[in-house]
Amino acid sequence: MFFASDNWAGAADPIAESLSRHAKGMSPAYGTSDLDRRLEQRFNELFETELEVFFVGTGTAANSLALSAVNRPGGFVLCHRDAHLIEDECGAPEFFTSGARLAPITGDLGRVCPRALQKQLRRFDPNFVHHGQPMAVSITQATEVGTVYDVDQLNEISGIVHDYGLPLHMDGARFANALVHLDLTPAEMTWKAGVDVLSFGGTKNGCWCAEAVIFFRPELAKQMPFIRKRAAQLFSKTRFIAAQFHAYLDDDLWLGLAKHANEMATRLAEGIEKSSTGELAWKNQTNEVFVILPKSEAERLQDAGARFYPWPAPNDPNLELPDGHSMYRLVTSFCTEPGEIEQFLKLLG
Ligand SMILES: Cc1ncc(COP(=O)(O)O)c(C=O)c1O
Ligand SMILES: C[C@H](O)[C@H](N)C(=O)O
Repeated sequence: MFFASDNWAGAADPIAESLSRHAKGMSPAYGTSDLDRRLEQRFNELFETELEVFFVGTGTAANSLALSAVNRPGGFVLCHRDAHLIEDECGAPEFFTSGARLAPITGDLGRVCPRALQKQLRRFDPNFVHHGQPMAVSITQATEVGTVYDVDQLNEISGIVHDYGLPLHMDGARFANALVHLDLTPAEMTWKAGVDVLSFGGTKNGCWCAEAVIFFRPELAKQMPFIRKRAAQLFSKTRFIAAQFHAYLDDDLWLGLAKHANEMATRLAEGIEKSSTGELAWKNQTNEVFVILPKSEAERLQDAGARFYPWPAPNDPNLELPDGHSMYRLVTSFCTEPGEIEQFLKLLG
């Protein structure tokens, strides 16, 4: 019963097989192999547009280097107050941008509130040098609390961002989970909705270690080859990231893996709703389920072998935690088995 994180899941079989298949023989290094070239073309086709794509090893690297590419002196990135950028990247975005700051924006259930974003942007006076200047807005899709922005919400945010002449970055560590939930095409959920730079994640959805930074405005990518190399994220054997993504995208494997993860989460959430012990903090939209449990119950489940962690309850005014209760995040993945869900729900009672 492993629900701690989809980062715990291994690699899907076709991806592991592709890795070992491409391990043989010699091949040009540092992203110059035929396999790399073919994959770059594959991403252009997948997103139905001319783009620049750079492979890196972690989601934190993808986010930090994407923001470095659009950085400005004294720059601010505006992002949700619970964004992974702020909460879980250990200062990497600030470090790799040589000191850009992260301006937290409120918003319910992990989504940036457009009004709050506009209010914060209005604070920046281009003639008042002391504050610095905004350099990007970053949103997470699916968000850190498993919710998603629909197309209207994406367009509303990107409209505000572009009114200020800024690029919109999307942290897509769980891009596939959001895409299948919304049943959109990759283009509809990104550049057609105003996204300029995307961290496209594969690691949490069946890849071993595969992330891509995608620029839908190629002019923003001019410095990226040097930014990536300076950050020690240019793998000599980039073909191994390419090999993973080839299998990942082949026959829409990536969509099937994400669909399974989301379906398992929905099955878990429906069981929790019927239980007498747990209460859903909010309905899951992707592969992350947030549940309010008595702490004693959580300990009993963990003692019985269920792996999951407490999750800091967002400062959501509508969310009251009863005494002795806490909020927990349960994450499913491409390899979550239905039996695990049944076992957990039986234990929950
Ligand atoms: C929303 C989100 N963004 C970015 C990351 C960073 O990925 P990594 O841990 O590979 O650096 C994570 C990690 O799981 C994440 O949950
Ligand atoms: C929280 C941790 O940093 C990781 N991003 C995860 O989602 O498990």
